[in-house]
Amino acid sequence: MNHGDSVITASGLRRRYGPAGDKGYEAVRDVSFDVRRGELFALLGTNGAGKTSTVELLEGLARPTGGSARVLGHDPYAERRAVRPRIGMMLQDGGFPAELTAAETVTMWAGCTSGARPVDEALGLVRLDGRRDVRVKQLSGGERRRLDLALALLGRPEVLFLDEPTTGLDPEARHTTWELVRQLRAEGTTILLTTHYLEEAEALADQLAIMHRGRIVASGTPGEVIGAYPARIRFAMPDGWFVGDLPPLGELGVLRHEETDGRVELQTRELQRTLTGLLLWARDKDVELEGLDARTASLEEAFLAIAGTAAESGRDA
Ligand SMILES: Nc1ncnc2c1ncn2[C@@H]1O[C@H](COP(=O)(O)OP(=O)(O)OP(=O)(O)O)[C@@H](O)[C@H]1O
Repeated sequence: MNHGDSVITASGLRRRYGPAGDKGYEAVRDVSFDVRRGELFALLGTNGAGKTSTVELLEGLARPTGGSARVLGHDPYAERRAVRPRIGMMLQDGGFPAELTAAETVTMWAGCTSGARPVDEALGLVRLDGRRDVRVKQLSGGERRRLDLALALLGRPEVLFLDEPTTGLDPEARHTTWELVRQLRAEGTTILLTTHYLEEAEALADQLAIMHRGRIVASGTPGEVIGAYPARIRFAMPDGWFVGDLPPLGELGVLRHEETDGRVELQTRELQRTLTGLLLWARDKDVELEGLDARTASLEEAFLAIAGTAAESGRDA
């Protein structure tokens, strides 16, 4: 695998709906990122942030109003014929004929796909083999989502676009889908995923970007994005002791502290140093820190902080 090899590139992408000026709306505003071969890139954001609008530009379903998109070295809109056979797309709403069975739907799709997987293999990948003869209209929402994924995988694509692939899936089906996505990535498939499930991005993504009002407001590996936010230590102050009795908090690396009804929360970027100082103090004083809980920030906390900050500063819609 050559990591210098960019398979998907968004450069200053813009997408406007409607006319220029106040009557139109620019849903994608100067979005740039690269996805390298074999990487899984997750695009996150609040509702209406512009994720689907961006992904559709990369899928070649619409022409950008500014900037450029490249997929496998081609313009996905102007050079659709070169790109389409090598990509798989799972849209937010597949819109299948309701009367066909799952197997008939895959068979129909296979007719327009070169080098298609056998129908039962495609259904087996998404664990729908037991539902092959059920009509689409009788499948549950989650089963339809999985049928959609089977169709996206049918042509063994090099690049896979997954727009909210696990929305509506129960926890077991979600984890099964994660395993499948991991397997595809291990086989070298490059994957661009949008999701509202932050634990999904945390579990799967090599790189991610958080969008807000059409712009990328944070990006990096999950660890880098999370690492920009402080870890937290919580505990109850022992009876008869006060925060002022602790060693100077600044010397322990504490950035902020709060105390409510005897429960203390310390924020730090140096979790180990702060925690060690605190535990040494407790041992020295022979006291117990009840309810002690120390954790790094989660992607969810980072996301909420980013979305909150962006909402306050981004009144430019
Ligand atoms: N065809 C359209 N015409 C006008 N505005 C549109 C159109 N499609 C999307 N929009 C607007 O563009 C913005 C971005 O929409 P988009 O669907 O890309 O967001 P998203 O991040 O995928 O949202 P969600 O998480 O809710 O799926 C929204 O404000 C939406 O209302």
